[in-house]
Amino acid sequence: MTDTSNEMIHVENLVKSFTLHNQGGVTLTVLENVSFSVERGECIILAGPSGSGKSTLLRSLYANYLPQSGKVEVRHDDELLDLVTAPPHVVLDIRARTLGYVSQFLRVIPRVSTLDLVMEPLLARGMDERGAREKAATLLTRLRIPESLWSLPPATFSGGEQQRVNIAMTLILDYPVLLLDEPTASLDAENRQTVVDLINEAREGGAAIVGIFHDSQVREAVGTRTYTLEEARKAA
Ligand SMILES: Nc1ncnc2c1ncn2[C@@H]1O[C@H](COP(=O)(O)OP(=O)(O)OP(=O)(O)O)[C@@H](O)[C@H]1O
Repeated sequence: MTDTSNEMIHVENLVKSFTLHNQGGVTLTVLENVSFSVERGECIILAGPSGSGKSTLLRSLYANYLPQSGKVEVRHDDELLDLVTAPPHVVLDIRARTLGYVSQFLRVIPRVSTLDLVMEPLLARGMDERGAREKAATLLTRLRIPESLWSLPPATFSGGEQQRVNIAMTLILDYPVLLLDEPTASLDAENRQTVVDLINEAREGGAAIVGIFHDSQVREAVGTRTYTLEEARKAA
């Protein structure tokens, strides 16, 4: 039976700790019993003091970190799949088709041009070259990346330009679930507003979004709900 629920992310009793091997094997529990759900059309702001585990939680939602216990379920092909227990090929398929992640810093293949980087996800989904080029050009223009830079790899770009290329590489696809780690941190007011608009358009289009935003104006402009992480750090 197909589940028609709007729940896109279901996190249950998540526990994540780090063992510090160079500190005598001390174990630091950063996330404890974290539980929440995100529905289509919601943008959840992760809040909490510095060090409370916001980035750790976001990385766990992308399966970059393996939690000690708990569930991180994501709706993929209309079925909630648990990223904690999913085999690697399933995690990669969920990332390719369902789960978009904008990290704080751009990580790209060297020597590939900016336009090719932004077109690539569309080509991988079978879009024709011309359509992909047009769509990538439209998004890069909207994000104010000058056309003179499109043929260059972004390695030498400014911090704000790299951040905008990073955003374009993810928002070029309509991911059903988006994870955003401070996507506006290096941006000026005008570009920040453009990114706010893009996030709101994705949400209005039905995406379920979880994000960390240190700028309170951005939080107010994109957030529909806040999930606050308590300081759960315990050393054992
Ligand atoms: N890879 C790691 N190895 C060991 N400890 C880690 C690791 N990643 C995070 N931590 C620990 O987890 C704590 C929470 O870090 P995290 O980056 O998730 O916090 P945050 O809430 O995102 O902080 P900020 O708002 O300052 O970015 C850190 O203080 C750190 O001690």
